[in-house]
Amino acid sequence: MITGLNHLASGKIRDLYAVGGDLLLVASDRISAYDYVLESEIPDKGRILTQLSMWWFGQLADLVPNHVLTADVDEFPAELAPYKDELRGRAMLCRRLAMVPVECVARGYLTGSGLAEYEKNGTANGVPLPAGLVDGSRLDRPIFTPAMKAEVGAHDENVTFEEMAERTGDPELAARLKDLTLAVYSRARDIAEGRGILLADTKFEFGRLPGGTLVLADEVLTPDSSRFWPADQWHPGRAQPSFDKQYVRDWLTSPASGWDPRSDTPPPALPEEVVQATRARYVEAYERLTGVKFV
Ligand SMILES: Nc1ncnc(-c2cnn(Cc3cccc(F)c3)c2)c1Cl
Repeated sequence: MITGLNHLASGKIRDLYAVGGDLLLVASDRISAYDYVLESEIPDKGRILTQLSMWWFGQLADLVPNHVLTADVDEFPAELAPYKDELRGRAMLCRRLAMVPVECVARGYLTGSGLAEYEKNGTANGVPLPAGLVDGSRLDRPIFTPAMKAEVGAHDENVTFEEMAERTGDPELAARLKDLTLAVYSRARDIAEGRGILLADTKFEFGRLPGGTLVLADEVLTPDSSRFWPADQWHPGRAQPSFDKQYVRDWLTSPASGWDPRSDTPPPALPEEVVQATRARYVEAYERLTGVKFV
């Protein structure tokens, strides 16, 4: 948290500030696991994920405009000068949008809440899926599984496309969000698969400019907004290892941590070697996807 800036909102990992008529989206080095924000931070995580978002925005610019004005601290307004070093690489100055109150989720693989509904009803957000799918199954055609944002601390509520159209009161917008979400995700899934990373699913947020133009907002296609799986360890029929969070999960669920995920106690701090190994995974994901060395 940066005192002295006009703080608007905080998520588990990121903070939002008002700067003039624009917004500053700042990514911390915090990491969450088992629905807890851990006390241990991962050095440079916020910078790596911000730079990854910026790279994706560039890869997707022909499909959809985005909300970013700049992520270069030297181009930030003068009032941010005192915070330059703290913000360098981890902040995006963005246009303030009228946000669409829907989490636009695309799934290219079945897992998590999508799998749970499928196992019960053979559907995902009310849409029938082929029979015989298991945890981690690849969906030939990615699916749009929107959710309505939940209160702090609760999980988003999956809704059918029809419910979303009704609750936003704008069926035409709902249809555009579905098409855009699936087109952007499909492009990203193809790019990532070619570089050994499976983007199992992702969550987009959209907003509208004063003129009504629909714009891709928030962060995009990071390991915090998406499930990243290493392609060479993909085995449908079981839980897939997380590209970035598996070391943390394994240590926290090992006897070494002395912690029980079923207890209501917060997880203990991570050993330095788990912190460093996790940092290395963020660096590896960034470098594999962008082809650029993280500095
Ligand atoms: N360009 C925009 N215009 C208007 N609103 C937003 C906006 C609002 N909320 N969020 C999600 C969020 C919540 C907490 C901390 C975060 F860093 C981000 C994004 C954006 Cl990105």
